Amino acid sequence: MSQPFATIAIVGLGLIGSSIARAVRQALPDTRILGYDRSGDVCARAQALDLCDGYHAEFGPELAEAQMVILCVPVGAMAVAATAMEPHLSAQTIISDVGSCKASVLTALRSALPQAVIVPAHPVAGTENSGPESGFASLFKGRWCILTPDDRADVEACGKVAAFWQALGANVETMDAAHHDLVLAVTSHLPHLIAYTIVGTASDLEGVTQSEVIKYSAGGFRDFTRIAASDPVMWRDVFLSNKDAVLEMLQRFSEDLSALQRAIRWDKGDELEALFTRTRAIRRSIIEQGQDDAKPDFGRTHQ
Ligand SMILES: NC(=O)c1ccc[n+]([C@@H]2O[C@H](COP(=O)([O-])OP(=O)(O)OC[C@H]3O[C@@H](n4cnc5c(N)ncnc54)[C@H](O)[C@@H]3O)[C@@H](O)[C@H]2O)c1
Ligand SMILES: O=C(O)C(=O)C[C@]1(C(=O)O)C=C[C@@H](O)C=C1
Repeated sequence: MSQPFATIAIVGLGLIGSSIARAVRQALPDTRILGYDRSGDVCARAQALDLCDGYHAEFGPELAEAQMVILCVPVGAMAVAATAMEPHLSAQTIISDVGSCKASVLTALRSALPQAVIVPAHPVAGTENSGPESGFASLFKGRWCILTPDDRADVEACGKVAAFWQALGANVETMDAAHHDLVLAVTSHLPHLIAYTIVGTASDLEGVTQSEVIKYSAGGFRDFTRIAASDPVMWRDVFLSNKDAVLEMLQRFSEDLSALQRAIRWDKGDELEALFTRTRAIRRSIIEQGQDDAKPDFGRTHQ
């Protein structure tokens, strides 16, 4: 595999940044990796794992050696990180990111770096864990990576970023940022909101103890607890950054939930069965397409 970039910089060495570093080491071993994290502790932990070729808690002149910088920080921290690195960037450096929402991040990056070549990306792959220890090299294999360049984006730069993600095993798709945010609001953001809600509701129940919730959390509820363990800062930022699309999807969800409530109240078994039959078919077509990696796997081991 030819390497799209001789040197890259990864800013934020948590789950996604460290997974990129590991995947680059495996798939593009000649690529030099400059690692950045504002936390000295995270830099030290990343160094102990030998993830990068250099570790920095602050940006310096070495950043200009990177042909691509990938911002792997929470979406609410993208502007701060971009502003801090601005004085050290080369004009040719491609700026990319992995943020879970795209429109707000693009606005933040364009305003912090008005002259930069920007190619936003979102690898639709992750787990409920955070930090450099939780990353793994195979995270992106067979998963989608969505690029959301605007009409100012450089075609050659988009091709290089696509080639980079393909080298890490991802399938690349290009989409408008606003459309991305609408799709992900229903496929990723709303499910997280529902999981956070249901686990909170169960733990607040009077007459049911916390230990009973844990002890009898079989099947469905247990699946929700994995998602509800996802990083609080990352998800706070996702909901605040993709507010409009999430509120739109939440409105539709509430209406559908009310319809189900009514069907249960008035014993409309046929309505319940029709919906459940439709949703079962969706799950089965996901499995048929070989995308059944959404299953919870509590003892998951990664390489
Ligand atoms: N976790 C997932 O499942 C997942 C999947 C796809 C995309 N994403 C996106 O990836 C990004 C990172 O998520 P993660 O799960 O790797 O988070 P993480 O918490 O594991 O890592 C984030 C790292 O960024 C560092 N950081 C924060 N602000 C910084 C700054 N201003 N400068 C430098 N470093 C800074 C933190 O110290 C931390 O080490 C987020 O934008 C998220 O939306 C996450
Ligand atoms: O599998 C999980 O734990 C995830 O939440 C991963 C997941 C998703 O919702 O699919 C979460 C946020 C990302 O932006 C991309 C992937």
